[in-house]
Amino acid sequence: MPYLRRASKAINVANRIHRLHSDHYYRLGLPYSGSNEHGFCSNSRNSNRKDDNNAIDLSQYPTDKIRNFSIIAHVDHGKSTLADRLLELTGTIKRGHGVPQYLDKLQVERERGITVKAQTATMFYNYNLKENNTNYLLNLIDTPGHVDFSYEVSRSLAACQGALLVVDAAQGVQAQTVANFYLAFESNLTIIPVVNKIDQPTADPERVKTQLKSMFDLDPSDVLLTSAKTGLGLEHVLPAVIERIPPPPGKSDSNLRMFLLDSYYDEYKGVICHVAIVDGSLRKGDKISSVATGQSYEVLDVGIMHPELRSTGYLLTGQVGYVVSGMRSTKEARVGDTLFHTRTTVEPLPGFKPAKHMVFSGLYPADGSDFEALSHAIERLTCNDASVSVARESSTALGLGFRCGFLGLLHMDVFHQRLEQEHGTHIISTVPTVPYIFEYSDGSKVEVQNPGAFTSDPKIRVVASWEPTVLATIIIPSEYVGVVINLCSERRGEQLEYSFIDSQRVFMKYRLPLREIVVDFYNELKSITSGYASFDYEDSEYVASDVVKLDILLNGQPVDAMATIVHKLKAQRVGRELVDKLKKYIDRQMFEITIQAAIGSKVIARETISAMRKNVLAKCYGGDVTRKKKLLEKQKEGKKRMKRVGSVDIPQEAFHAILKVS
Ligand SMILES: Nc1nc2c(ncn2[C@@H]2O[C@H](COP(=O)(O)OP(=O)(O)OP(=O)(O)O)[C@@H](O)[C@H]2O)c(=O)[nH]1
Repeated sequence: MPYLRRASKAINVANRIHRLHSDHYYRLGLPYSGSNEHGFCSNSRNSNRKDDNNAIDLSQYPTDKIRNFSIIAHVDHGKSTLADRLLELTGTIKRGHGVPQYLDKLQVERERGITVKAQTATMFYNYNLKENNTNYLLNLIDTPGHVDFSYEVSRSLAACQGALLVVDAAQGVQAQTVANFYLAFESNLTIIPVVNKIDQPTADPERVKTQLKSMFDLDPSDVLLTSAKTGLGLEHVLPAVIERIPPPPGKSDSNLRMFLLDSYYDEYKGVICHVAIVDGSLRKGDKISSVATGQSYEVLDVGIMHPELRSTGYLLTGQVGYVVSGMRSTKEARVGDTLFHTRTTVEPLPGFKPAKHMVFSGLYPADGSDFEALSHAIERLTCNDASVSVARESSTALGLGFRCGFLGLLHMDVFHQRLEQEHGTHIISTVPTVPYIFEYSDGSKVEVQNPGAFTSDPKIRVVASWEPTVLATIIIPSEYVGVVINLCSERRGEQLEYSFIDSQRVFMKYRLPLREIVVDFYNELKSITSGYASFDYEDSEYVASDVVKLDILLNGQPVDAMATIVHKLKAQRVGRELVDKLKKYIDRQMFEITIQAAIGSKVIARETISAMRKNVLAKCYGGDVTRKKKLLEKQKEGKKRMKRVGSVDIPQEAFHAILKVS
């Protein structure tokens, strides 16, 4: 039984939920006074909605009046839309504020329609519990759905006692639903299942309830049915949060222990840290120290995200908010760190598992002279995305740059986009690679994150090599089983599990080499299943593998930034593809150019580009000097973006084009 292990875990979680809440759940009537035109209830007694001019009095929220919860789900199942509705329902943002997915603040999130950063918002909510009108402080954390950002999810969960597990009523349980359920479950959170998008014509909430029961043993009667779009069923969400999720467990009379959840850089305030007060309390002017760095700071500002920064002057046990303390760089704001009052002694909090970097790639300034600007931009951006690893490196083709480790290809793409959009830098990135382990004939064993670092000493041979693998979860409609099995075996996958979730959907578990999934696997999976497949993975062990370094040579000279490491069986095909792509992107120059792919001294693919002079003025008849000048200027600008290897100019696009060769 493939789900046996999961099911027994799930039974425990269900029992825990039941034990905690059986005495409360559904005993209460609806606390709302009526429905608005959108169909969801407005709470006229929500009197604690804060007027912008009023100071917020956090002292009326001891821990039993606080609930910290996350919204987790598969991509696009409606987390951010649900978060919007809850912010509106509590008066935290205005209804019809005109900014859908309010908490997706980054330009890259808005353009791609995905969440990449977890965002916290504090809401105030008046609830009639046991005939008792009580004000509650609720901290909501909206999390990303894509597998590359599950590190964000696990960090967010550290500040929560519960999670809304949102599932699309038509699509049902998907791969990241499974992954996120286990993240929440392993963090001992109370899970509230929410079947969302019930307004869709193809919605089948009963089928989804059955899936939740069979996969996670979540009781169908615990499932909330909502439409974040129309507002249907939303009136049950916050009451369930209050009733079922326990308050934060911290001690208000203990020394301050504060968890550093996240940070970002603000031009005016410096580093802003998002924190959870685990024990004790924090006030403006307090002196605090970091367990990780030993450095001390004075608290210059402290407050909540409501949903924008709102200074309160203090934070109390169980509350989540922000702190400005004069930290200047990422090196000081270490995510997962414990902060405490200087001159007190505390037991450090357990911290986070370090992020596991799956993909490495070199980042170089498109114009070599911009190295300092790129260095500055990376430093600022890693302050907001601590999961990227950065080390200096240099390339003969590209000059000085950085080798960066990412959690996946989308993460890498998003990082590039943010560097350009938020910091105005233009970059060239090298072919992404995964970390291999090589044993050489001189007895040394090294992890190679950069094909350029592969030994070039002809006296030293590789005697063994290992590559990283992942355990992949794939959920698909049963009619696509054949094509997906073909794809996985073509990608050197090994099937570990195969079972039916219900009569129409199949769950498969594969061990796949990481190299095979980082480049374009997900796109191909989506395309062969007409978009119906969902996919998630977790890192697994290294396995012995016959891999080789594939060099690209231009006029006989290796381009270190284009080298890659591939499985021997695939070397021929990858070599051919790289050579063909480069031929397309490298312009003819005044001499012939040979492009070769080679393993050691053996050339496995070759193309030539014949000589030609490119005359940008060719079509410029007549004597319009300004137009000629403009064209020549443009050509000069284009040349800046070129990289020269030996005598060959390589346009930036050529580097981009070969990123996606698998
Ligand atoms: N019909 C319908 N559409 C919905 C509902 N909730 C959300 N959507 C739509 O579904 C799409 C995805 O919604 P998001 O809220 O961005 O989903 P998400 O889970 O936050 O997505 P990621 O952050 O990328 O993981 C958007 O086009 C929403 O308008 C709903 O209840 N009904």
